[in-house]
Parts: sequence; C-alpha cells; structure tokens
Amino acid sequence: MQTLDVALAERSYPIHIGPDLLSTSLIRERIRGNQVMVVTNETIAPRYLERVTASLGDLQCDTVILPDGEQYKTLATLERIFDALMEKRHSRTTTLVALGGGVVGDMVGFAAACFQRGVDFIQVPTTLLAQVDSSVGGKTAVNHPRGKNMIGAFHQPRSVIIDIRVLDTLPEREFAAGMAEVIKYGLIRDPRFFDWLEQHRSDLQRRDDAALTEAILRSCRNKAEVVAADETEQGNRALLNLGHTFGHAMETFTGYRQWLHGEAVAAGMVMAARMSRELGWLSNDDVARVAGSLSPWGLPVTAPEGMTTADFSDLMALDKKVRNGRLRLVLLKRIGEALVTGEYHPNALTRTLEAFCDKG
Ligand SMILES: NC(=O)c1ccc[n+]([C@@H]2O[C@H](COP(=O)([O-])OP(=O)(O)OC[C@H]3O[C@@H](n4cnc5c(N)ncnc54)[C@H](O)[C@@H]3O)[C@@H](O)[C@H]2O)c1
Ligand SMILES: O=C(O)C(=O)C[C@@H](O)[C@H](O)[C@H](O)COP(=O)(O)O
Ligand SMILES: [Zn+2]
Repeated sequence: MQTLDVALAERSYPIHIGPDLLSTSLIRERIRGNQVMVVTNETIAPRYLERVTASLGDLQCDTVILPDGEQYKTLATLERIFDALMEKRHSRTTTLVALGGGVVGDMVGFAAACFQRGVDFIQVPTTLLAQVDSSVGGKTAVNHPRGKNMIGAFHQPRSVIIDIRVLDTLPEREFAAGMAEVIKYGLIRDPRFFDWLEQHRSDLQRRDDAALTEAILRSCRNKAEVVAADETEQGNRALLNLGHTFGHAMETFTGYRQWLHGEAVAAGMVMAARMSRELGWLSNDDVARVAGSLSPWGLPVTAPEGMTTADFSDLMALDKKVRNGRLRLVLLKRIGEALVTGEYHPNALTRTLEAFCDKG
C-alpha cells in the first residue's frame, strides 16, 4: 500500500492506494463516532457493499442505495440520503462513506457538508475517474438541469481509500473516461507524466497492476499538490478545469445521459488545444498529439450530434469561472503547462466553436 497526504493544515488527510483495501480496517480507523452511513448505488452494492460493512465492526452501520447515473446527481436524490440519516437517527458525530464513482462521491460529500451543517465523510472510490480525481480535493456538488455541479460546497473527506482491485469489474467505457482525467494532469502541469502515459498506453489498456498503480499515484499526487496550494479555487486550482467549460456544456446539452463526464472532458480538452493553437501557443503537431493521446481510448474528439455554436455559447456563459460577465478558459501554453485566462480575442473562441460544430 502507498500513502500520500493532502496537506491542508487541520483538514489534511491521507490517500491510501493498493490492492484489496476494501475489507481492511482502514475505513474503521478513520471513523471518530459510533455511527456510519454507507452510501452507494444499485450497481456497486451487490459487488462491494457487504465487504465494506463487514469491515466496520460494531458501529451502528446503516446503508443507502441510490439509483445509478449522472442524471440522478440531483437535489432530489440527495433527499434520500437525508431521509435515511434522519430515520436512523444519525447525529453530528456520524460518518458518511461514499462507496462508488464520482456521482456517488460528489453527492455524499455534499450531503456530509450539509447534514447538521457538516459531518465527517470518507471517500472509497470505485471508478478510475473517482480514484484519480473526484475523491480528492473536497469539491462536492449536484447538477442543476441548466448547469453542471451548480449547487455544492467545498468539504474535504477524512480519508480516501483506493482499492485498485475494484477496477477489475469496471467496464471499458468507464475506464477510458477515467483516462481522460489522468491525461489532463499531464497536459496541465506534468509533461513527463504525459510522455510516460504515451509510452505505457498498452500496459494501461490491459490494466497492468504496476502501470495502473503508477498512473493513479501520479494523478493523485498532482491533484493533491494543486488542491493543497489552492483549496477553494481562488487561482491555479482552476487549471484542473481544462476541457471542462466545453465539456460541461456538452454534458448539460445531452441531458447528463448521453456522454460520460470523462468523454465530455476529452472532447473539451481537444477544443481547448485547438483554441490554444488559434492563439499561437500550440502547433498543429501539438494539437494532433493531444487528440492522439485520447482517441486510442475510444474517447470522443468531436462535438455531440446536433450541438450548435449557439448552444455552446449559451451554456458556457453559465460556467463557474465567469468573472464580471467575462468567460475565463483554461488553455494550453504548451503540452504540460496550462493557464486560466479571460484575455483572448473573441474571434479565437468563435473560430474554435465553428470548426468543432461543423466538422469536428
Ligand atoms: N469532485 C470532483 O473533483 C470531481 C472530479 C471529476 C469528476 N467529478 C464528477 O464525477 C462524476 C463522474 O464520475 P464517474 O466517471 O466515476 O461516474 P459514475 O459515478 O457515474 O460511475 C460510472 C459507472 O460505473 C459504475 N461503477 C462504479 N464503480 C464500478 C465498479 N468498480 N465496477 C463496475 N461498475 C462500477 C457506476 O455504477 C456507474 O454506472 C461526474 O458527476 C463528475 O462531475 C467530480
Ligand atoms: O477538483 C477540481 O477542482 C476540478 O476541477 C476537477 C474536475 O475534474 C471536476 O470535474 C470538477 O468537479 C469540476 O468542478 P467545477 O467547479 O467545474 O464544477
Ligand atoms: Zn472533471
């Protein structure tokens, strides 16, 4: 097992990474009270829920099983968690455990931030995307029909427990979606990791344990460093949003049903790369290299069917990085270095959107 720390003073916490961690005492050790609510979904429950509850010893342990899917990452679904907490008489010293992918993790984190104005929670991520990104950093939220993650809070977990064995049951499409966020770290701040990912693509495609552990570790290290330097996104944390302004627009446009988050981020990162070329920062070869790092995973590099430039503009105007009416975007200075900026000629954005919507 390897352990990293997210250094946030009194809110610091460990990330444990290794095989077969689900049934160890790691979760139990981080629980401070005598009550725990394990929240998961209908797909994950039959596979992993019992293993987790069995590891919790003599605590009062209750469970909630949510419906599966991004379309359920809503305020309405959150109520099921609050109802269960009230029904089972959980108090302020309870701990919520998020057993699942980013959807479960984001909702449980938000429920923990809200219940009695804030209780402990532990992330037990079961998708690659959740292991490398969403379980770390304390961004929690639900979606609004008009915008992604619009209602949420910053609330850090007590610990993150990454059992790489649970990825054995993860479908290919979900695994690839997680790779989009892994590749993101290489693009925004870690060019050596980007090179490494290109060199080890086939090892990762066959889910070789050593390569997978290395990819998860290096991703979590990148995320932990960014979060430790800027917990609430006053500055450089926004770099983790590469591809997301475009991607969130695509997810919202498709009603949170058609495209996976990682797929939308992949297409969004290609858009960001193309816009960076418009601004003279990336070459044609760089853009081809960005797209070429994503497409072998079957990730989309074109816009959803029927989405127009007007759709993009409308939805992107609601992005959380808008400041005083000006849309700020995360763009690439070069492969391995990103910046967030609102200082670009609007034509560069128009040309990027037109090219993307016309022919992809
Ligand atoms: N908070 C953050 O910092 C952050 C970062 C990135 C993404 N996100 C959010 O995360 C969400 C996407 O997360 P995701 O990609 O994990 O999607 P997800 O949570 O929907 O999980 C993907 C699918 O895999 C299934 N699944 C999960 N673990 C499995 C396993 N081990 N075996 C078999 N099936 C399994 C799930 O039931 C689901 O059907 C989005 O809502 C996105 O906005 C948040
Ligand atoms: O942790 C962050 O910060 C991120 O931006 C990570 C993203 O991968 C993630 O999708 C996040 O939920 C996006 O946040 P949002 O503030 O743009 O909704
Ligand atoms: Zn993301």
